Amino acid sequence: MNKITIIGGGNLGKSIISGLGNSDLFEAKHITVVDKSEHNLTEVKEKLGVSTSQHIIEAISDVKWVILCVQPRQLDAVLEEIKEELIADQILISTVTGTSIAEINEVVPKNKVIRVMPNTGASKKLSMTCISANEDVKEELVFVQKMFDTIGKTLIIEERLMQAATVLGASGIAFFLRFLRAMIQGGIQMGFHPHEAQIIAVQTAMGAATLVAKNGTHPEREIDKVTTPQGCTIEGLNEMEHQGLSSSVIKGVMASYEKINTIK
Ligand SMILES: NC(=O)C1=CN([C@@H]2O[C@H](COP(=O)(O)OP(=O)(O)OC[C@H]3O[C@@H](n4cnc5c(N)ncnc54)[C@H](OP(=O)(O)O)[C@@H]3O)[C@@H](O)[C@H]2O)C=CC1
Ligand SMILES: O=C(O)[C@@H]1CCC=N1
Repeated sequence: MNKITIIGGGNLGKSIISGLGNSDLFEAKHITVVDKSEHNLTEVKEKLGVSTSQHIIEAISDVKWVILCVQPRQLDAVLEEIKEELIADQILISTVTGTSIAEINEVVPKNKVIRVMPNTGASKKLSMTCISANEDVKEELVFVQKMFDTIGKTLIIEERLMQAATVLGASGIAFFLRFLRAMIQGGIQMGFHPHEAQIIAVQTAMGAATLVAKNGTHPEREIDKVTTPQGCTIEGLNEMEHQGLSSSVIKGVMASYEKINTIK
């Protein structure tokens, strides 16, 4: 029987569960969420009908898959708690930022570990999930990819790129949303009510991303289709570049990447 336990029902855990709970890979009753917070557990139980527990050992006792979804500083305590209880054919799936497969295997050497880096788009089945595993984890990798395919798009990557994947794909949600907020603020300054500016900016962002996704074109090709010579678009774009838009985004991405290498 395919059962899964998620340790940590916080921001990301909830997003994954709400996606997985609606997939046909697991029945809701075979998904268990463990969290310290009663409030988080009540929320996932009521909204998604999954099982919940505050006891890690009890919750992992007869499951094949265990997703680790706690903050990096909380991981050591969780691994220490479960290490004697895990049996060898249980598979650990870690979403934890900055901790390598080898570091997890130092504590739990018998278990196969797969690293995944989803994002909060998972709750709307729009996650981008990068996945990596060691060479000897083939069959399980296929299933885990299938699992995350149910909540968005997946890409198998080398583990050395996991930190970059975290910045681009997971933190990326926040980066795009900050740009979206700025567009909304511009819309309000031009005269729209905030909710109107939000409708326009959100739909436009979805249109822009979908053009690139469906046409397979480079963003600049789609930009060329919008920029009328001597028109208002190129005027706005050039001013944004004079103010350092591309440069500040790339610098922000690199600052995030430098920080991630210090997280533990
Ligand atoms: N949020 C995101 O968009 C993304 C996050 N990640 C990574 O995923 C992981 C989870 O992030 P996120 O969901 O944001 O973090 P949260 O803090 O929102 O969630 C973690 C949850 O785990 C609970 N928890 C911690 N220790 C235990 C324990 N021993 N037993 C039971 N429950 C426990 C926490 O409870 P309490 O608060 O009481 O400690 C909290 O509710 C992190 O490693 C993060 O770096 C990766 C990609 C995207
Ligand atoms: O901010 C963080 O450190 C985590 C990793 C990616 C999203 N949240």
